[in-house]
Amino acid sequence: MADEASMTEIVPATQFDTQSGRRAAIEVRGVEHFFGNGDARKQVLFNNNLIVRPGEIVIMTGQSGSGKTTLLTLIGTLRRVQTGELFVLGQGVHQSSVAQINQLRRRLGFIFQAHNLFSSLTALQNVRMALELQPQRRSRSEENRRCQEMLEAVGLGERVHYKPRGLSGGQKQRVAVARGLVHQPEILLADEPTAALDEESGRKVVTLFQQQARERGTAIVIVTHDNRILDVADRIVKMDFGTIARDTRVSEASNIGEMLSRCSIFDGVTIRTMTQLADRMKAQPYKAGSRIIRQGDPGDTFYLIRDGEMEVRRDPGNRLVATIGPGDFFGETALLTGEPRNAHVDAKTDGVVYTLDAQSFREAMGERASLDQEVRSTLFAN
Ligand SMILES: Nc1ncnc2c1ncn2[C@@H]1O[C@H](COP(=O)(O)OP(=O)(O)OP(=O)(O)O)[C@@H](O)[C@H]1O
Repeated sequence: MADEASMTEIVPATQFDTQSGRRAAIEVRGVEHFFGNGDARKQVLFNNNLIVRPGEIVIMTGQSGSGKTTLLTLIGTLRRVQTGELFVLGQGVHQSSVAQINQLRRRLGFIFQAHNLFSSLTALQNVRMALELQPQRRSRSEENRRCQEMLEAVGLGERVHYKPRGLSGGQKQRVAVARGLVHQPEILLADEPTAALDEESGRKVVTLFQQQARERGTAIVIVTHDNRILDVADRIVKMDFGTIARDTRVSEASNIGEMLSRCSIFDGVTIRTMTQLADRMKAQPYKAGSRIIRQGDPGDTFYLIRDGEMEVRRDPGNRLVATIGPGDFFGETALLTGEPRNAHVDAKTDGVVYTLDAQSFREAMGERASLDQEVRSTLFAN
């Protein structure tokens, strides 16, 4: 499980997790998966690592066949873990008995593509199924009230007594959504939950997800190709050929983008390059009192302060030259001139800096220079 030690780890900036000390609802470690036997044995998941915290909404995207559903069903304990470790609500699923897994499964909610509704039951009875599996039951009228409310929340208040054959594809999907949420699961796993829905119904569903995440701390993983719902994601995870190729914390990525766009040194750099820079940046936490750069050392990194205060000092005398804070950057002079660092920078408080390697920094500067040149020659030609 994530612990204090990870606070000092250097991680890709767009994955920086301010809550890394908190427990995880889902933790996937080195998970791989194979289908088939003998010559037909095929590996479909390769070394996957993922942490989802309570209250987080993670959207998983990727090409068809990249392994999203396989990973989702592993997390949902619907497949056995073959290689690696998987912790769900703190329980090591890779080492649990069938009985333990069955108990755990009641605390999860599933919304899968094949709705699996019982054709002989009404919408309300189908939703009730999720409550009937719970160890602690409520009175029948209380349970019915909850099911009714949930069906109303997905816009099916008028259809509670319909059987699946009287419902459209999208309506059946919404029954499945209500059934996945009615028992207030601690984790919700949804595979294309909005695929068959129009804009308005899809929005209703994801709003409900958001409510569940914010109010109850439900950790939600959604596999989807539907880019209309990307705005609800706290994180976007992209799978490529069986591996998590990108894992981006949306608020962090936009925070970096915004900070970079306010750095005068990147004036004239395109948004595209800015996004690439954000991708290449790392986040590094610092303790108060530590020296981040030392005067006289060679410079190989550019720094942008995410939080905390830093003091710039110069020898001789370790003289205080400036105090800098969030949004300020340093380290660029040595990278631009090739000269050693011309000052010390010390952390005055605990904080976090985003760092960028010299090559990426120089590439961005090169773009700025060529843009500047282009502007000049255009002006000249006119
Ligand atoms: N039961 C199975 N037996 C054999 N191969 C399987 C099985 N289920 C999935 N696969 C294969 O595993 C790979 C990953 O499939 P998976 O369904 O996880 O991908 P996906 O990213 O969810 O795709 P999609 O977006 O099309 O749903 C694919 O190559 C698929 O053909």
